[in-house]
Amino acid sequence: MTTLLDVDNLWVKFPTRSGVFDAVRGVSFSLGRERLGIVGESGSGKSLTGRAILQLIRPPGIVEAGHINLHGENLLAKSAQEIRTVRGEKISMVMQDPKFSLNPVMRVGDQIIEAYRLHAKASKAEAYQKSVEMLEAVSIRDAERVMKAYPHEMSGGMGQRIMIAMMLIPNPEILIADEPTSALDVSVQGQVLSIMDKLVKDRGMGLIFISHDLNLVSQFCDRVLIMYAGRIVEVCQADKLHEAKHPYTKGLLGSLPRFESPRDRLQVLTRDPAWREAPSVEGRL
Ligand SMILES: Nc1ncnc2c1ncn2[C@@H]1O[C@H](COP(=O)(O)OP(=O)(O)OP(=O)(O)O)[C@@H](O)[C@H]1O
Repeated sequence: MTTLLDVDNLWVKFPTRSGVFDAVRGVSFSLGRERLGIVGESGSGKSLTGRAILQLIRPPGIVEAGHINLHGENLLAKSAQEIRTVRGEKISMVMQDPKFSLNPVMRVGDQIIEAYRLHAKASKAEAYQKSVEMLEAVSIRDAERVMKAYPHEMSGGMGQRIMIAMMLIPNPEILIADEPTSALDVSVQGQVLSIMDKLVKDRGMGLIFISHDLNLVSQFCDRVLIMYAGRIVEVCQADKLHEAKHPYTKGLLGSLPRFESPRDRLQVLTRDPAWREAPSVEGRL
């Protein structure tokens, strides 16, 4: 499989009064034209890993890595201006809650048109037409009405689909989706996932899907990186997640509630201090 992105020995550090806190500690992985899940409990470093790729870590946070190569070009060697272009054209990111990403006082259509015209020279009429097509591509049926609406008039699922539409305007090769469906109810979650799935297949995109939901990731992704305390503890084929070997992954799986075989008590997730110290596992293809 072609490697789109290669992350080598990534660290994210935060200086604090009591010393430097290493939130991500030397992770290495690559991404092809696949759906790569990153799972782990809260605080394991999933989001920071995604944000660091796009240099979205705010100071005083520090990002260090051997390289973060996109098609063999090191993103860490690029200027701020060049990184903005990468963010706009090559790698897009969708966050958990679309409400914080859309401008509340601007009509949805005007925001999409503005995003489109930032990337392509187009008249307003052309940009309008393209924007309607983008909304239709993410299964929004009454696109013309949605173009006139304000973000507060949208449901969560609709807002998330609009965000995905905006992120896809430049036709990125990589989409980083950070808990993109956790604010949505289950049926809308399914719709958003199937849209992303189609995009990966039709456009040959690479998707990094960050989630704390192991069941969802095992069904939706191709490969999974399991993170604990800023490191990768295990890498699995998603459909083989139930055969995971690391006690942390087993513990995460064991602590999930199950409808088909309900238990009186859920397994408590115990953590061995030795796991923190074990070197990060490589998540390369
Ligand atoms: N700006 C910051 N300053 C200091 N520590 C931070 C900062 N941002 C994140 N952290 C810490 O880094 C660790 C990893 O954070 P991260 O957001 O990547 O976790 P996560 O695995 O995505 O968890 P969640 O599922 O809760 O979002 C956490 O312990 C968090 O408290």
